Amino acid sequence: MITVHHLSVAGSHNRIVHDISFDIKEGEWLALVGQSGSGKSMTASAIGQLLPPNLKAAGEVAYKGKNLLTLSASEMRQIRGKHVSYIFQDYQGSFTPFLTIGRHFEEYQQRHLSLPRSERVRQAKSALVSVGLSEDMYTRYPSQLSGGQLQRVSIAIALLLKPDLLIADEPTTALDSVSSFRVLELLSRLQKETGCAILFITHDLRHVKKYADRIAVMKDGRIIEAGSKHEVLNNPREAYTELLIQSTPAFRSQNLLSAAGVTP
Ligand SMILES: Nc1ncnc2c1ncn2[C@@H]1O[C@H](COP(=O)(O)OP(=O)(O)OP(=O)(O)O)[C@@H](O)[C@H]1O
Repeated sequence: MITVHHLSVAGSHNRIVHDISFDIKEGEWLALVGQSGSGKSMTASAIGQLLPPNLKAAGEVAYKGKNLLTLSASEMRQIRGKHVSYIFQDYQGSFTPFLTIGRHFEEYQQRHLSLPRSERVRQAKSALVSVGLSEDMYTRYPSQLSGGQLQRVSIAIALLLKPDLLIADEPTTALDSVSSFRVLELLSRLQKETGCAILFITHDLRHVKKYADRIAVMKDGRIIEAGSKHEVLNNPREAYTELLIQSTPAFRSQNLLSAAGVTP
């Protein structure tokens, strides 16, 4: 559905992403994992032309016969939000404090849809309900919602137009464990309902194990290993992947148990 081909990201003095290739199939959940600084976020940002201005992407991001990297800013705005959507770790930064939640929906709706106002309000309220929030959040301000609630609103907005791909860049890192669990369960349910693919960027292999279909492992700006979740987690080829697995406490104990012949 989206094919990333020989993607590189560089600044004037440094290369951050080195000639990586991968694809994201329709409706699949692909996890991009790797240590902090390995280039996951810059890869995700490059797909939607959201890189910081001092960085440039080269290569190809093929989607529906187009290379997203070569689209003009206005062409890309039509794709972003409608076909490819983002949610970020910094959900606070995605909201403007003096605009109500309803106004945030409006911005999306006015850019991509031509619906009468009453229909826009109805659609937004029903999206709020679909992520487990009440309709009256529509008139609230971001500061009146908790972190978990705001991230749910981000998801509702990101999925409003039923994109083909949702890029979720560490969406639960800033949330407590109960809110993280709810947000991921919600994403998993909405993925099944809408059929969208998810590019999921995370440090947390426990989440990968539970939700992802495939995994790509990044190290120093390169994808060093990729495969199905079971291949990569059960039989890692690379020592670095093994290290990532061993540094996840829940996995370490499980691996020790299975090494001892104990099946959970
Ligand atoms: N605007 C920028 N200019 C130059 N270098 C940058 C810029 N933004 C990020 N970098 C560098 O690019 C590298 C990759 O960063 P990136 O945010 O993609 O890593 P990451 O794997 O997503 O890490 P994390 O898991 O901590 O978010 C880092 O070394 C970072 O310092």
